[in-house]
Order: sequence, then C-alpha cells, then structure tokens
Amino acid sequence: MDHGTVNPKMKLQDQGISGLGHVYYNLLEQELVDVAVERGEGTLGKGGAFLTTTGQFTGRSPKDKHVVRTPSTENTIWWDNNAPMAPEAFDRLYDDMTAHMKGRDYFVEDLYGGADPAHRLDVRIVTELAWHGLFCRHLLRRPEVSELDSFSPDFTIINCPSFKADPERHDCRSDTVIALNFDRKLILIGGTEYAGENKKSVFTLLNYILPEKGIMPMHCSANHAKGNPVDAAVFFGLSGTGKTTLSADPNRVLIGDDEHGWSERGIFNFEGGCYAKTIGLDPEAEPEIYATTQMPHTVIENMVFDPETLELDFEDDSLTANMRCAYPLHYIDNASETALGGHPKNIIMLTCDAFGVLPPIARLTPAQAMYHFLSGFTSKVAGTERGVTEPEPTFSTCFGAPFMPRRPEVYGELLRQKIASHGATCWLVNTGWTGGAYGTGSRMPIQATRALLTAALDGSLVEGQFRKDANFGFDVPVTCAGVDDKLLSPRDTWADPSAYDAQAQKLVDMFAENFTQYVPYINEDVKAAAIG
Ligand SMILES: Nc1ncnc2c1ncn2[C@@H]1O[C@H](COP(=O)(O)OP(=O)(O)O)[C@@H](O)[C@H]1O
Ligand SMILES: C=C(OP(=O)(O)O)C(=O)O
Ligand SMILES: [Mn+2]
Repeated sequence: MDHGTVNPKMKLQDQGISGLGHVYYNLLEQELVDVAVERGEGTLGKGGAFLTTTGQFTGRSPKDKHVVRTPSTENTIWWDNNAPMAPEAFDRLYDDMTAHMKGRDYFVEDLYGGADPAHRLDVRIVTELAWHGLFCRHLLRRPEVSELDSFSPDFTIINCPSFKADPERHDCRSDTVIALNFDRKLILIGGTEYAGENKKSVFTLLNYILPEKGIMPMHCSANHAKGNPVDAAVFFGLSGTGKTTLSADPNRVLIGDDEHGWSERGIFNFEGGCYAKTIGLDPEAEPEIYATTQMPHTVIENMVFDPETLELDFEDDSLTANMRCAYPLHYIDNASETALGGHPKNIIMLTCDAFGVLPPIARLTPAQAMYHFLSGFTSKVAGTERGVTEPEPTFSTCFGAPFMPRRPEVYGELLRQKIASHGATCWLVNTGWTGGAYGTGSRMPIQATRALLTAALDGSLVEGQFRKDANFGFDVPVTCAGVDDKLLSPRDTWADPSAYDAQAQKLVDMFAENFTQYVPYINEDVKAAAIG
C-alpha cells in the first residue's frame, strides 16, 4: 500500500517527537479507512462507511479535562469550571506519553479550525487510531494540498488512547486525561477512544484564543436562507438539544452543526464536517443525515449492526444512547461551500427542558437573551457525558460550559455587543418536554419545532400576536401556522394545571438561585430581565 500522500517539511522529529514506528502523514480518507480496517480498528460498512466502537468511554469525560495553570493563564482561565494541572505534571505527562508512543505507528493530519482565512488556526493532530485521523479530517478543515508542504502547526494535539495517566504523577483525576497547555501549544489526550474529545478540544482552544481578537466563539449550529448568506441564523445549545438536527433544514443552507465564530465580517464555521447523533434517526424525518450513514468514509461510532448484512440498528442503545456518525459538510446536499454567513438575523437558544415547563418558543429582548445565555438552562441528555443516563436539568452557561475556558461574562459581553450592533432577533426554543415533565410528558414533536423555527426565520412569527409569560416575562406567540395552539401554552398541555404551576415555580426559583453568581458582572438592563 502506498502510505503517506503528502509529507510535510516539518516532521514530528522536528517537534522533538522521535522513535515512533511508522508515521503516516496526511493520508486521505480512503487510505485511512483501508488502514483502519487492516489494523482491526473497525469494519467496512454499507456504502463504504466505517463502523467502530470506542470501548469503555462512549461520551466525553469533562471531569478529566485540565488546563495547565501558569502565570499566563492564572488570571484568564475560569478555574471554577476548568480543573487545573501543574506545569511540571504536564511536562511529565508529555514525557511519559511520548515515551509510551515509541515504536508504535501514528497518524498525522495537518488541518485547521476556522473557515475564515483571517482567523484560522493550524492544528496538527497526531493519533494512535487511524480512524481518529479520519474523524479529524471530517470534523476539522482541510488545507489545500499546496499548503501542506509548508504546514507549521499553531497547536499540536496528541491523542493516545492506549496511554493511561497516573493521577499521582500527572496531577489528574483518573487514567483518562485531556490536558490543554496554552503556553506549550499542546493538547494531550489519553485513556479514551471517544472521538468527540478531538473536536471539542479544538473548540475549547478556539474559545480561549478568539475572544482576545474580538471574535465571539459560539457553541451553536448555523444556516442561512437559500441564495442569501446575509440572512443567517445561529442555534445555541448544549449537546442533544437539536443543533445538528434543526440546522439541517432542506429549505435553508447549512453552514455548520456545532461550532462557529462571529467576527466583524459575520459568522464562520470552525469545522468542516458534522457529528450527528444517530439514535432513533428516522429516514423520513431526517433524510439528509440518514443518507450519510451509508456513504463512503462516514465514521459510524458505537452503533450496533448485523455482522452479516451490515444493517445498522438505530434503536439499539446497548452500547450507548450517544451513538454517532461523522461526515464532511458536503455530504449534506444544501451545505454552504464557504461555511460563512452574514451577521445573524436570528439567534436561537435551544433548551431541552426536562421539566416540560418552558414554551416551545419565546421571543427574548436583548437583555433577556443575555440572561438566558449566561444562565444556559437545559438538560444533559443520556450518554453525552459519562454517567448521564436520563435527562438531567442543568445550568450550562453559554450553552456549553464544558468548553469555556474563560469566564462566562467574557462571552456574554461579546454577544451583547454584537447583538446591539447588528440587531438580531433572539428566541428561546424548548426542544425538551411538553405535556408534563420527563417521565409523564413527551418530547416536543420535531415537526412543531421545525414549523416554529420556519416562522421565526422567515419573519412571519414576529408579525403575529404574543402573550407575556407570567412566570418568565418573555413574549410567547399565541398561534403559528402548522402548530396546535395548545402546544404554545404549556400549562394547557399538562393534565393537571396546578402541577404545572408548582413545577414552573420550582424552575423560576432554580433560575433565580443560579443567577446570583452573575449579578456582580452584569448591566442594569439584564438585572431587570432576571427571573424570580
Ligand atoms: N423537538 C425536537 N427538536 C430537536 N431535536 C429533537 C426534538 N425532539 C427529539 N429530538 C431528538 O433530539 C436529538 C437532538 O440531537 P442533536 O441534533 O444531535 O443535538 P446537538 O447537535 O445539539 O447535540 C436528536 O436525536 C433528535 O432526533
Ligand atoms: C460532540 C459533542 O457535541 P454535540 O452533542 O453538541 O454535537 C459532545 O458533546 O460530545
Ligand atoms: Mn451536534
């Protein structure tokens, strides 16, 4: 087999990493699939997809993620949210990991994050698993072949699942570790095969770097109106709230499904691909995403399949509810070629409310938007983090606390300024429960969410009538084409309205208690928008 398509001038030994077995530089998708199958990392699936499992960990390990504490990060990192690691411990981790790597084969992919050339970050990913290289080629962005020869990474990520960290030596919590060192421009990942750690560590990196350039990094999906990139929308949301599902809208152009920046020029995707959950994926409701599961090189992670027919089982969650497929953006028919959009006209904050209290959509004033952005109320859904087995209500600030190295107000202030300068309309959308809490009610019908979003984005919803919500103070439409009026009034969807009132009051109190931490940092208008 002809390995190594583009050998960059800068090799791993030029970065001080030597003694490895064979190093494969910048293999392309088909070669990575072939090598991965040859090495027994997985199975060739229908249509040329690659099927694999990740063993013990099938979701992120947020508690094992560390940031190295040095004079340069001491005052910039939000230490309440990011576990520190001593620089000497990181140095030992690096030495031990690179010693462990000796004699083993590795895959290097030179890629970048950020579709806007002015703000892109060149990242070298060194992986022990060939299919992690493939995953990163899908999820990150690919330089032109002509750029590879002179590629010089701004940051290097080493992902070595067979390496087990030692909490004593490495100042970490378990044998799984994700360690970000902003001074040494290195990220080390060990002890987990879950591919999502790769992309979310690049995201965390960009969340650290971009605010200093005045760019708002966002845990959101994005799309724009057909033929009109200026009419863009972003959909903030923690994992499982519907970013990927709702941004793939046959009537709009997909910019990206998970991570974007908002600069003075508009929005840009950080990534080049999508990472969709496949549990219960319905070919009728989600035809675009469904189709990718049988396309060449798509990575199918932790799905049960029939070994004879290779038929995927979209219902069997015995490995995890967080089963996934990863594919490049262009696998979705109506994806943007540039991955760029204008300043968003609409900002949607997705919340998966397991209490069944919040309405399916509400319009927010800029101050209310800031309140909800800092609060980040939603649920952790099953499987996306270790130990989560049913929807677990949480306040995840910026709708992505696990990926925010800086204090929430840093991101909040950037968003506030951008909304004020560009006049976006803001919405809160509940994709969680209706008719009762998790256990008694049901998940919000996707068709209803889609109809509400269509009306919000085409401008028709703002033209209609609204009621002010007694508990939360935001405006809720009373009617919308294609949606049962009753659904818009959550109290009426509950069998027992007084039980709704009690649950709503509980949620109001939770909001109030959670928000006290932000009060010292916010403007008067946001204080006035506070709930409870
Ligand atoms: N009303 C709804 N809106 C969005 N997603 C929904 C809704 N009801 C159920 N779902 C399911 O919730 C999951 C959302 O996951 P996904 O779109 O991957 O979220 P994210 O990209 O934010 O992690 C999908 O499995 C989707 O089918
Ligand atoms: C990959 C992830 O992101 P999301 O579920 O938001 O797509 C994750 O949270 O591990
Ligand atoms: Mn997603």
